[in-house]
Amino acid sequence: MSPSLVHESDEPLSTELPQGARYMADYLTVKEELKLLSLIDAAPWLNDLKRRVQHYGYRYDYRSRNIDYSMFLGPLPAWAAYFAVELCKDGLMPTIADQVIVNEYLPGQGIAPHIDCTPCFEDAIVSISLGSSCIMNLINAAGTEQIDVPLAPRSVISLTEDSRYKWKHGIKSVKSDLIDNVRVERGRRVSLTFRKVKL
Ligand SMILES: O=C(O)CCC(=O)C(=O)O
Ligand SMILES: [Fe+2]
Repeated sequence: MSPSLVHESDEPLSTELPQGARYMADYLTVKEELKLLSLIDAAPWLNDLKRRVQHYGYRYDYRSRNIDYSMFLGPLPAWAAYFAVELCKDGLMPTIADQVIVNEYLPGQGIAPHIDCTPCFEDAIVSISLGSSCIMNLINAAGTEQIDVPLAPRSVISLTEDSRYKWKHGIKSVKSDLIDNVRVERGRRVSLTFRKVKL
């Protein structure tokens, strides 16, 4: 990963995001995206969910929704440690992340709407997209409002404050998305979600 990479500027979205959410297109270069995918695919995947995942820094238990020192796996791998610092420098995370979950979504796979565990993780939840695009659905607590955010490959979305605590986020288990009135087939998407553990 080149330390000299230049992050692109924010690209305007057609939808207004909830308070505390920020989206940036072209956060990664194509070269970085491919390098990350090859490093990730060289590492072992966990198969305990409907989709494949990799946990770094701390293991996260989806059932107990709990994290403690016993779940420490070791320091982040170099690629994750590098981006944890970059996200902080770029103002997308207030502190350097110490936990990263890699999610793989094949066409038809998604993640149910949820709020990331509040006792486990600090405020900012930051997700980088590799591979395919998808639509992320942001749904307010009352369930009365939904904002659909197209996540492009190489983009980053940061959820803080209201968007992290008062809105759920999820990805529908579908094989295509309607993006700007165009039906876009999903390919394989790999996301990197950076968090700071609360201990
Ligand atoms: O795939 C994503 O971008 C989001 C993943 C997510 O919400 C999570 O792992 O909690
Ligand atoms: Fe999440």
